[in-house]
Amino acid sequence: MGDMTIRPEDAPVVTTEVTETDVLTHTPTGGGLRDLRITDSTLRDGSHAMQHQFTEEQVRGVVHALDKAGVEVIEVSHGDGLGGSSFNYGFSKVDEMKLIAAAVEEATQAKIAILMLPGLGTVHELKKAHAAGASVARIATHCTEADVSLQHFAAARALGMETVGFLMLSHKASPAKLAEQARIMVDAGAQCVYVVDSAGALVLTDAQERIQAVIDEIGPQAQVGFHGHQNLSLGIANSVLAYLAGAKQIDGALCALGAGAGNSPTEVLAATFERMGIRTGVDLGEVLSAADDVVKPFIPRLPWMDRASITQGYAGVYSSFLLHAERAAARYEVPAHEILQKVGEYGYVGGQEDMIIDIALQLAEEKNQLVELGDLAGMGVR
Ligand SMILES: CC[C@H](O)CC(=O)C(=O)O
Ligand SMILES: [Mn+2]
Repeated sequence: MGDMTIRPEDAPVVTTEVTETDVLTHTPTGGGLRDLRITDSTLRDGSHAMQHQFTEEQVRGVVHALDKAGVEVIEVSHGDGLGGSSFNYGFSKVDEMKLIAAAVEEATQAKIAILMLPGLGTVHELKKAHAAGASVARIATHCTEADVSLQHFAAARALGMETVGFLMLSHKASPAKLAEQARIMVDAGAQCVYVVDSAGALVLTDAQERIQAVIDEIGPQAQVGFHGHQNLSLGIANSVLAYLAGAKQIDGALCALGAGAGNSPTEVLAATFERMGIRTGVDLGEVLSAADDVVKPFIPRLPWMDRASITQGYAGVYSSFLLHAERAAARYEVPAHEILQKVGEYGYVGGQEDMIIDIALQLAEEKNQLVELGDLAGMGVR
């Protein structure tokens, strides 16, 4: 973080209110007013499911289709955010700055967003992403650590970027705690704060109460958003409840392409909200084509609710741990769901991916001991 010149005390206290008019006046495809904004994260959260192997051609195809469908914000970054390409998280096939620049070039109306986790991504990378044309900075912290994001919000605002805060693993904090953390982000410069259900563990009223508490704290000064995962199949239902509670920004990913059992599918969000008479500005036919014709053909494995990802929702485990656990499971011959259950018991959070190997080794050791005991019992030794 050598070039960071903006200190926490420099972070602006934002007083600009985001009004109902701000939300309702942007009309991406000239299709009229809208009630909420959908941000598509196929090219960022979906990077986890793609093992960070997106090609430039895939990025261009997805951006072209989403842009045509009227999706207003498209997130492009390594799955773990700017700077995520590393041994711990997995190396990207193509440099994310190149992918961001390609996305910017392809979009005619959509804004390109980036995600960054302070510490993993630095202000240096934020500036590079901005120079490549990204205009929305989504800054993510663990749900109780908003204070690590102050200088990043200040830097993003100084660059003239739109800012969004991401409170990850939100099920681990009470509604009151989340509201307190959202306040920290807004005072630092966030124009919207998301309740992020990283583990897909929030069950209906859990999501609604958290959204409500955050709105009570920061509305109308800033907007509130919701980012869901499908581990318990509740991404869409939680998104609808979040909207009904007052959320104005909702995340999705085409074909649910995202970590764990995936994100709330963008095309299902569009269909559900349209059926409810809630205006998203998204053309349903176009977004359905984007999912079916553009994304589905290149997905190596559709995200799904299987034993391992359901365990993530049930035990409250970070969705992006799924493929790490599956790899460790194959290597040490132990079940992925058992690894994930232990991760939940130990309460590991993002950044502790390396502990997955420890757990796999521990389970393998326990298994070997049981086999040895079984062998001894078979020989009549007790
Ligand atoms: C590692 C970042 C993470 O994938 C952000 C996110 O989408 C989440 O917490 O759900
Ligand atoms: Mn996510």
